[in-house]
Amino acid sequence: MAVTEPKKIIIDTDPGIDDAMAIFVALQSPEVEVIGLTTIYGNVYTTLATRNALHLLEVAGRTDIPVAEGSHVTITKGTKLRIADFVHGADGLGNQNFPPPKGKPIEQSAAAFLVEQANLYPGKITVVALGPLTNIALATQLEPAFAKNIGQIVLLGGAFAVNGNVNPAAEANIFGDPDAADMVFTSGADILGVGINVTHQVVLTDADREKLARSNGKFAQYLCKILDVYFSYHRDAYSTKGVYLHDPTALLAAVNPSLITYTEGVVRVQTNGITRGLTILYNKQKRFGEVTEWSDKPTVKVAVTVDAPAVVNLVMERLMDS
Ligand SMILES: O=c1[nH]cnc2c1ncn2[C@@H]1O[C@H](CO)[C@@H](O)[C@H]1O
Repeated sequence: MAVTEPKKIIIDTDPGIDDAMAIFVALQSPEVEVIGLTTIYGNVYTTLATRNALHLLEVAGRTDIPVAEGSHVTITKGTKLRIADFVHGADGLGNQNFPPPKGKPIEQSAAAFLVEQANLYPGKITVVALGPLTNIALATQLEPAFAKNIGQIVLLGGAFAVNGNVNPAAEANIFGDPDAADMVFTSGADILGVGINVTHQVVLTDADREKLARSNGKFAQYLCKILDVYFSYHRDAYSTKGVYLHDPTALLAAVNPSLITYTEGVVRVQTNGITRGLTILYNKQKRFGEVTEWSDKPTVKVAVTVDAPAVVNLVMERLMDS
Protein backbone atom coordinates (compact mmCIF):
# COMPACT_ATOMS: atom_id res chain seq x y z
CA MET A 1 0.00 0.00 0.00
CA ALA A 2 1.34 3.40 -0.93
CA VAL A 3 1.82 5.55 2.12
CA THR A 4 1.05 9.18 1.42
CA GLU A 5 3.48 11.55 3.02
CA PRO A 6 1.92 14.12 5.31
CA LYS A 7 1.52 17.56 3.79
CA LYS A 8 4.12 20.01 5.13
CA ILE A 9 2.48 23.08 6.62
CA ILE A 10 3.68 26.35 8.11
CA ILE A 11 1.16 28.13 10.29
CA ASP A 12 1.37 31.93 10.24
CA THR A 13 -0.37 32.89 13.44
CA ASP A 14 -1.30 35.57 15.98
CA PRO A 15 -2.26 33.42 18.97
CA GLY A 16 -5.11 34.02 19.91
CA ILE A 17 -7.58 31.53 21.39
CA ASP A 18 -8.87 30.11 18.10
CA ASP A 19 -5.26 30.07 16.84
CA ALA A 20 -4.31 27.90 19.84
CA MET A 21 -7.13 25.58 18.92
CA ALA A 22 -6.02 25.41 15.27
CA ILE A 23 -2.38 24.77 16.24
CA PHE A 24 -3.37 21.92 18.56
CA VAL A 25 -5.68 20.40 15.92
CA ALA A 26 -2.82 20.59 13.41
CA LEU A 27 -0.45 18.82 15.81
CA GLN A 28 -3.07 16.08 16.21
CA SER A 29 -3.63 15.67 12.44
CA PRO A 30 -1.68 12.82 10.86
CA GLU A 31 -2.46 14.24 7.39
CA VAL A 32 -0.09 17.16 8.00
CA GLU A 33 3.37 17.82 9.39
CA VAL A 34 3.80 21.22 11.03
CA ILE A 35 7.30 22.32 9.98
CA GLY A 36 7.18 25.76 11.58
CA LEU A 37 5.15 28.55 13.10
CA THR A 38 5.59 32.13 11.97
CA THR A 39 4.14 34.94 14.02
CA ILE A 40 2.25 38.13 13.28
CA TYR A 41 0.30 40.85 15.07
CA GLY A 42 -3.49 40.77 15.06
CA ASN A 43 -5.08 39.24 18.10
CA VAL A 44 -1.98 40.40 20.02
CA TYR A 45 1.21 42.32 19.13
CA THR A 46 3.88 40.29 17.33
CA THR A 47 6.20 40.01 20.37
CA LEU A 48 3.39 38.43 22.38
CA ALA A 49 2.35 36.27 19.40
CA THR A 50 5.89 34.82 19.38
CA ARG A 51 5.81 34.24 23.11
CA ASN A 52 2.41 32.53 22.83
CA ALA A 53 3.51 30.39 19.88
CA LEU A 54 6.52 29.16 21.87
CA HIS A 55 4.33 28.59 24.93
CA LEU A 56 1.77 26.54 22.97
CA LEU A 57 4.51 24.33 21.50
CA GLU A 58 5.87 23.78 25.02
CA VAL A 59 2.40 22.82 26.25
CA ALA A 60 2.22 20.36 23.36
CA GLY A 61 5.71 18.99 23.98
CA ARG A 62 6.69 19.99 20.44
CA THR A 63 9.64 22.32 20.99
CA ASP A 64 11.24 20.64 17.97
CA ILE A 65 9.07 22.89 15.78
CA PRO A 66 10.79 26.21 14.99
CA VAL A 67 9.09 29.57 15.57
CA ALA A 68 10.11 32.47 13.33
CA GLU A 69 9.07 35.93 14.42
CA GLY A 70 7.25 38.06 11.90
CA SER A 71 6.74 41.71 11.19
CA HIS A 72 5.89 44.25 13.88
CA VAL A 73 4.52 46.72 11.34
CA THR A 74 2.30 46.61 8.26
CA ILE A 75 3.69 46.21 4.76
CA THR A 76 3.57 50.02 4.39
CA LYS A 77 5.48 50.30 7.72
CA GLY A 78 2.33 51.36 9.54
CA THR A 79 2.61 51.15 13.32
CA LYS A 80 -0.98 51.96 14.24
CA LEU A 81 -2.14 48.36 14.56
CA ARG A 82 -5.59 47.15 15.49
CA ILE A 83 -5.17 44.51 18.20
CA ALA A 84 -8.16 42.30 19.14
CA ASP A 85 -7.33 41.87 22.85
CA PHE A 86 -11.02 42.40 23.60
CA VAL A 87 -11.69 39.07 21.85
CA HIS A 88 -8.83 37.01 23.33
CA GLY A 89 -7.79 38.74 26.57
CA ALA A 90 -4.79 41.01 27.17
CA ASP A 91 -2.41 38.02 26.97
CA GLY A 92 -4.14 36.61 23.88
CA LEU A 93 -4.83 33.37 25.74
CA GLY A 94 -7.81 34.11 27.96
CA ASN A 95 -5.96 36.05 30.71
CA GLN A 96 -4.40 32.97 32.30
CA ASN A 97 -0.99 34.42 33.28
CA PHE A 98 0.93 31.48 31.86
CA PRO A 99 4.66 31.47 32.72
CA PRO A 100 6.96 32.80 29.99
CA PRO A 101 8.21 30.13 27.56
CA LYS A 102 11.74 28.76 27.95
CA GLY A 103 12.37 28.62 24.21
CA LYS A 104 13.35 31.33 21.78
CA PRO A 105 12.42 32.07 18.19
CA ILE A 106 14.96 31.20 15.50
CA GLU A 107 17.20 33.98 14.16
CA GLN A 108 15.49 34.09 10.77
CA SER A 109 12.52 36.39 10.20
CA ALA A 110 9.17 34.84 9.34
CA ALA A 111 9.42 36.05 5.73
CA ALA A 112 12.97 34.66 5.35
CA PHE A 113 11.86 31.31 6.84
CA LEU A 114 8.87 31.13 4.46
CA VAL A 115 11.10 31.89 1.46
CA GLU A 116 13.73 29.36 2.54
CA GLN A 117 11.24 26.53 3.08
CA ALA A 118 9.41 27.24 -0.20
CA ASN A 119 12.77 27.09 -2.01
CA LEU A 120 13.75 23.89 -0.21
CA TYR A 121 10.49 22.08 -1.02
CA PRO A 122 9.14 23.75 -4.16
CA GLY A 123 5.41 23.21 -4.61
CA LYS A 124 5.22 21.08 -1.47
CA ILE A 125 4.47 23.51 1.34
CA THR A 126 1.11 24.83 2.44
CA VAL A 127 1.04 28.05 4.40
CA VAL A 128 -1.98 28.31 6.67
CA ALA A 129 -2.27 32.04 7.33
CA LEU A 130 -4.39 32.85 10.37
CA GLY A 131 -3.59 36.54 10.84
CA PRO A 132 -2.95 39.68 8.78
CA LEU A 133 -0.97 38.84 5.63
CA THR A 134 2.13 41.01 6.17
CA ASN A 135 4.65 38.15 6.42
CA ILE A 136 3.35 36.49 3.26
CA ALA A 137 3.47 39.78 1.36
CA LEU A 138 7.03 40.33 2.64
CA ALA A 139 7.98 36.85 1.39
CA THR A 140 6.73 37.76 -2.11
CA GLN A 141 8.85 40.93 -1.99
CA LEU A 142 11.92 39.08 -0.73
CA GLU A 143 11.69 36.33 -3.35
CA PRO A 144 9.87 37.02 -6.63
CA ALA A 145 9.53 33.23 -7.15
CA PHE A 146 7.79 32.74 -3.79
CA ALA A 147 4.29 32.68 -5.31
CA LYS A 148 5.44 29.97 -7.72
CA ASN A 149 7.46 27.98 -5.16
CA ILE A 150 4.90 27.85 -2.41
CA GLY A 151 2.48 24.95 -2.78
CA GLN A 152 -0.65 26.60 -1.49
CA ILE A 153 -1.69 29.44 0.79
CA VAL A 154 -4.86 28.74 2.76
CA LEU A 155 -5.80 31.99 4.43
CA LEU A 156 -8.39 32.90 6.97
CA GLY A 157 -9.58 36.27 5.81
CA GLY A 158 -12.24 38.33 4.16
CA ALA A 159 -15.99 38.64 4.36
CA PHE A 160 -17.29 37.68 0.94
CA ALA A 161 -20.68 39.27 0.29
CA VAL A 162 -21.43 39.51 4.02
CA ASN A 163 -20.68 42.09 6.75
CA GLY A 164 -17.23 42.16 8.29
CA ASN A 165 -16.41 41.70 11.98
CA VAL A 166 -14.38 44.91 12.46
CA ASN A 167 -17.07 47.01 10.82
CA PRO A 168 -19.74 46.25 8.20
CA ALA A 169 -17.08 46.32 5.44
CA ALA A 170 -14.02 44.55 6.81
CA GLU A 171 -12.93 41.28 8.40
CA ALA A 172 -10.19 41.55 11.05
CA ASN A 173 -7.27 39.82 9.29
CA ILE A 174 -7.72 41.75 6.05
CA PHE A 175 -8.36 45.02 7.93
CA GLY A 176 -5.09 44.42 9.80
CA ASP A 177 -3.06 44.97 6.62
CA PRO A 178 -5.23 45.56 3.53
CA ASP A 179 -2.24 46.45 1.33
CA ALA A 180 -0.53 43.16 2.16
CA ALA A 181 -3.78 41.28 1.58
CA ASP A 182 -4.22 42.80 -1.87
CA MET A 183 -0.61 41.90 -2.75
CA VAL A 184 -1.12 38.30 -1.63
CA PHE A 185 -4.48 37.82 -3.38
CA THR A 186 -2.99 39.11 -6.66
CA SER A 187 0.42 37.40 -6.27
CA GLY A 188 -0.35 34.46 -8.55
CA ALA A 189 0.11 31.88 -5.78
CA ASP A 190 -2.34 29.00 -5.40
CA ILE A 191 -4.63 30.60 -2.81
CA LEU A 192 -7.70 29.38 -0.97
CA GLY A 193 -9.42 32.18 0.95
CA VAL A 194 -11.67 31.14 3.81
CA GLY A 195 -13.78 34.10 4.86
CA ILE A 196 -16.12 34.71 7.77
CA ASN A 197 -19.06 34.07 5.42
CA VAL A 198 -17.91 30.44 5.86
CA THR A 199 -16.43 30.39 9.37
CA HIS A 200 -19.56 31.94 10.89
CA GLN A 201 -21.30 28.68 10.01
CA VAL A 202 -18.94 26.74 12.28
CA VAL A 203 -20.00 27.20 15.89
CA LEU A 204 -18.68 25.47 19.00
CA THR A 205 -21.57 25.46 21.47
CA ASP A 206 -21.68 25.51 25.27
CA ALA A 207 -22.60 21.82 25.16
CA ASP A 208 -19.51 21.10 23.03
CA ARG A 209 -17.36 22.96 25.54
CA GLU A 210 -18.81 20.93 28.40
CA LYS A 211 -17.98 17.76 26.47
CA LEU A 212 -14.40 19.00 26.01
CA ALA A 213 -14.21 19.75 29.73
CA ARG A 214 -15.33 16.20 30.60
CA SER A 215 -12.67 14.58 28.41
CA ASN A 216 -9.17 13.80 29.61
CA GLY A 217 -7.56 15.18 26.47
CA LYS A 218 -4.59 17.38 27.34
CA PHE A 219 -5.45 19.95 24.67
CA ALA A 220 -9.16 19.83 25.48
CA GLN A 221 -8.38 20.59 29.13
CA TYR A 222 -6.01 23.43 28.26
CA LEU A 223 -8.50 25.02 25.86
CA CYS A 224 -11.38 24.85 28.30
CA LYS A 225 -9.31 27.06 30.61
CA ILE A 226 -8.70 29.73 27.99
CA LEU A 227 -12.08 29.63 26.19
CA ASP A 228 -14.04 31.69 28.78
CA VAL A 229 -12.96 35.07 27.42
CA TYR A 230 -13.74 33.99 23.84
CA PHE A 231 -17.22 32.77 24.86
CA SER A 232 -18.08 35.92 26.78
CA TYR A 233 -16.95 38.10 23.86
CA HIS A 234 -19.27 36.16 21.53
CA ARG A 235 -22.16 36.43 23.98
CA ASP A 236 -21.76 40.21 24.05
CA ALA A 237 -21.07 40.77 20.35
CA TYR A 238 -23.29 38.24 18.60
CA SER A 239 -26.56 36.46 19.22
CA THR A 240 -24.94 33.08 18.42
CA LYS A 241 -25.05 30.41 21.14
CA GLY A 242 -21.37 29.57 21.11
CA VAL A 243 -18.15 30.70 19.44
CA TYR A 244 -16.99 30.81 15.85
CA LEU A 245 -14.20 28.40 14.94
CA HIS A 246 -12.44 30.70 12.45
CA ASP A 247 -8.88 29.42 12.61
CA PRO A 248 -9.65 25.70 13.07
CA THR A 249 -11.91 25.83 10.01
CA ALA A 250 -9.17 27.33 7.82
CA LEU A 251 -6.68 24.80 9.20
CA LEU A 252 -9.00 21.87 8.47
CA ALA A 253 -9.68 23.22 4.96
CA ALA A 254 -5.94 22.77 4.40
CA VAL A 255 -5.90 19.33 6.06
CA ASN A 256 -8.96 18.00 4.24
CA PRO A 257 -10.11 20.11 1.27
CA SER A 258 -13.27 18.02 0.86
CA LEU A 259 -14.71 19.74 3.96
CA ILE A 260 -15.41 22.84 1.91
CA THR A 261 -16.59 23.83 -1.54
CA TYR A 262 -15.18 26.85 -3.30
CA THR A 263 -15.63 29.13 -6.25
CA GLU A 264 -12.91 30.79 -8.33
CA GLY A 265 -12.33 34.37 -9.34
CA VAL A 266 -10.19 37.44 -8.78
CA VAL A 267 -10.08 39.05 -5.34
CA ARG A 268 -9.11 42.67 -4.79
CA VAL A 269 -8.95 44.43 -1.45
CA GLN A 270 -10.02 48.01 -0.79
CA THR A 271 -7.01 49.75 0.76
CA ASN A 272 -8.49 53.11 1.78
CA GLY A 273 -11.60 55.02 2.65
CA ILE A 274 -14.57 53.89 4.72
CA THR A 275 -14.51 50.42 3.15
CA ARG A 276 -10.78 49.82 3.84
CA GLY A 277 -10.32 46.06 4.14
CA LEU A 278 -13.33 45.15 2.00
CA THR A 279 -12.72 42.02 -0.09
CA ILE A 280 -14.43 41.92 -3.50
CA LEU A 281 -14.49 38.73 -5.55
CA TYR A 282 -15.05 39.09 -9.29
CA ASN A 283 -16.81 35.84 -10.18
CA LYS A 284 -16.25 36.25 -13.94
CA GLN A 285 -19.95 35.88 -14.69
CA LYS A 286 -19.96 39.12 -16.65
CA ARG A 287 -17.52 40.08 -19.39
CA PHE A 288 -17.01 43.78 -18.66
CA GLY A 289 -16.60 46.01 -21.71
CA GLU A 290 -13.84 48.02 -20.07
CA VAL A 291 -10.66 47.29 -18.21
CA THR A 292 -11.24 47.03 -14.45
CA GLU A 293 -8.93 46.70 -11.43
CA TRP A 294 -9.77 42.96 -11.57
CA SER A 295 -8.82 42.51 -15.24
CA ASP A 296 -5.80 40.32 -15.97
CA LYS A 297 -5.23 39.50 -12.30
CA PRO A 298 -4.64 35.88 -11.20
CA THR A 299 -7.56 33.74 -10.14
CA VAL A 300 -7.86 32.42 -6.58
CA LYS A 301 -10.21 30.04 -4.81
CA VAL A 302 -12.70 31.35 -2.29
CA ALA A 303 -14.55 29.01 0.04
CA VAL A 304 -18.34 29.03 -0.35
CA THR A 305 -19.72 26.23 1.84
CA VAL A 306 -18.40 24.13 4.69
CA ASP A 307 -19.48 20.85 6.25
CA ALA A 308 -19.82 22.54 9.64
CA PRO A 309 -20.84 19.47 11.71
CA ALA A 310 -17.85 17.56 10.30
CA VAL A 311 -15.46 20.41 11.16
CA VAL A 312 -16.80 20.70 14.73
CA ASN A 313 -16.60 16.91 15.16
CA LEU A 314 -13.03 16.73 13.88
CA VAL A 315 -11.94 19.60 16.12
CA MET A 316 -13.59 17.97 19.15
CA GLU A 317 -12.23 14.50 18.41
CA ARG A 318 -8.69 15.64 17.87
CA LEU A 319 -8.65 17.81 20.99
CA MET A 320 -10.17 15.11 23.18
CA ASP A 321 -7.87 12.42 21.80
CA SER A 322 -4.71 14.11 23.08
O1 LIG B 1 -15.11 40.80 16.34
C1 LIG B 1 -13.92 40.60 16.11
N1 LIG B 1 -13.05 41.61 15.95
C2 LIG B 1 -11.73 41.39 15.70
N2 LIG B 1 -11.22 40.18 15.55
C3 LIG B 1 -12.02 39.14 15.69
C4 LIG B 1 -13.38 39.29 15.97
N3 LIG B 1 -13.92 38.09 16.06
C5 LIG B 1 -12.93 37.22 15.82
N4 LIG B 1 -11.79 37.85 15.60
C6 LIG B 1 -10.48 37.26 15.29
O2 LIG B 1 -10.18 37.60 13.95
C7 LIG B 1 -10.17 36.44 13.12
C8 LIG B 1 -11.45 36.34 12.33
O3 LIG B 1 -11.75 37.51 11.72
C9 LIG B 1 -9.99 35.28 14.05
O4 LIG B 1 -8.61 34.98 14.16
C10 LIG B 1 -10.56 35.77 15.36
O5 LIG B 1 -9.84 35.29 16.46
